[in-house]
Amino acid sequence: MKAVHFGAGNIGRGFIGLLLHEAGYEVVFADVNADLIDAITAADSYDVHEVGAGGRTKTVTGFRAVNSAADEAALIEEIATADVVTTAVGPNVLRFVAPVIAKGLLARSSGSPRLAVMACENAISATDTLAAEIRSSAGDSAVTVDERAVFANTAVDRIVPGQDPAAGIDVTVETFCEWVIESTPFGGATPVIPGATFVDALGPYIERKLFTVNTGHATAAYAGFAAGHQRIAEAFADPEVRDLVERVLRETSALLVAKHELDPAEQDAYREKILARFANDALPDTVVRVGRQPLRKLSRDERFIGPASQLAERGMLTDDLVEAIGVALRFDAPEDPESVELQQLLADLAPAAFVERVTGLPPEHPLTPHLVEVVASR
Ligand SMILES: NC(=O)C1=CN([C@@H]2O[C@H](COP(=O)(O)OP(=O)(O)OC[C@H]3O[C@@H](n4cnc5c(N)ncnc54)[C@H](O)[C@@H]3O)[C@@H](O)[C@H]2O)C=CC1
Ligand SMILES: O=P(O)(O)OC[C@H]1O[C@](O)(CO)[C@@H](O)[C@@H]1O
Repeated sequence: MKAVHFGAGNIGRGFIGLLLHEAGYEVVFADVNADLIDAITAADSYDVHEVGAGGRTKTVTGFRAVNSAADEAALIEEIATADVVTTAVGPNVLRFVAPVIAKGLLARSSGSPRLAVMACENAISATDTLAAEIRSSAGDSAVTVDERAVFANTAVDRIVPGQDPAAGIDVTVETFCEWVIESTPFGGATPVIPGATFVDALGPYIERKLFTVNTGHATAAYAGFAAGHQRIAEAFADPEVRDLVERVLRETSALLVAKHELDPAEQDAYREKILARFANDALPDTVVRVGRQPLRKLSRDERFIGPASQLAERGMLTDDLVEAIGVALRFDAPEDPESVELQQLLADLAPAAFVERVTGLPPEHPLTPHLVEVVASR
């Protein structure tokens, strides 16, 4: 069995590549970073170091690498003969990997089994987004794409911090990981990936994950940044930061319980487990990494505006989420292009125009006046 995985970064090597390897797949990493591809090609194995209680080191072997910017023909051939294609490139990059996946699908022999395509990104329905880009790239052959591929959405959860350059291609990760994949598109013939969980309906899982883990983590990052902390564990040890994170997650939990009819006690336990993960002092994670790309994180369906808008539509409380959004506006990290753009937009636009442009919410939405107020008063 062969898997082609786009994005040989933190999640690629430290999570999805590892689980595919453990499932018995030969993994072909595709990436645009030539130095990384050379390093992977030169290695026979790499280690994934799990840190924190019960952490172990796992070794990945049986992989190859293709430079997707330089060797499209080789990549098309790999996709044409693969069983699985996964991505962990970032939600905004999916449109750039779609054309070569379309070409690989069209190059498959018509008798081949259908290719399982799964985007492993922090975004709702990321595989649907990728599939739409692949169909659009295939043009008149879009029907053939759907005959030859099965598209399944996924939710991925493992904190993988930025890596020490001296570690080569080894990766340090937390012990926890969860890969949830929707099963219905496979019609009963799901790929065999023991480390993944297949579920009929992914909606509750991805919203629970994004609106708990990611909302909480990003709140810790932005509040930590505003308070002058550099590391996430250090920020989370600050009582004021932790208090805001806990308040915000009580609001998102109220939404998740109401919307998905989750058991409140189970959601409380899930939230507590996640708070303990943020406190993991063995993870060398920074507020700048976790806060990266603030414009993506403040967009319409993402971890802040997604839950806050739904709460407001239900007439439920949003005060703590709005406070966290206000704190996010203070994220000013020159090394992050979206942070620079965020600060420029704040300087250039009136509060109402800023809210509409960044969050995508129309003026008449019940959340909008609260956001305009927080932008105006910052
Ligand atoms: N790091 C984490 O803790 C988690 C990250 N995620 C999600 O996983 C995805 C990847 O995140 P990370 O691994 O942290 O990022 P990363 O920056 O470590 O890795 C992304 C990789 O994609 C490569 N890439 C960029 N453009 C490409 C292209 N056109 N074709 C092929 N490769 C390309 C980059 O060179 C890089 O190696 C994101 O969607 C993120 O939200 C999800 C859960 C946890
Ligand atoms: O690109 P993003 O959305 O910041 O992804 C990284 C995030 O994913 C998570 O690791 C959770 O799985 C976050 O806690 C982390 O900050």
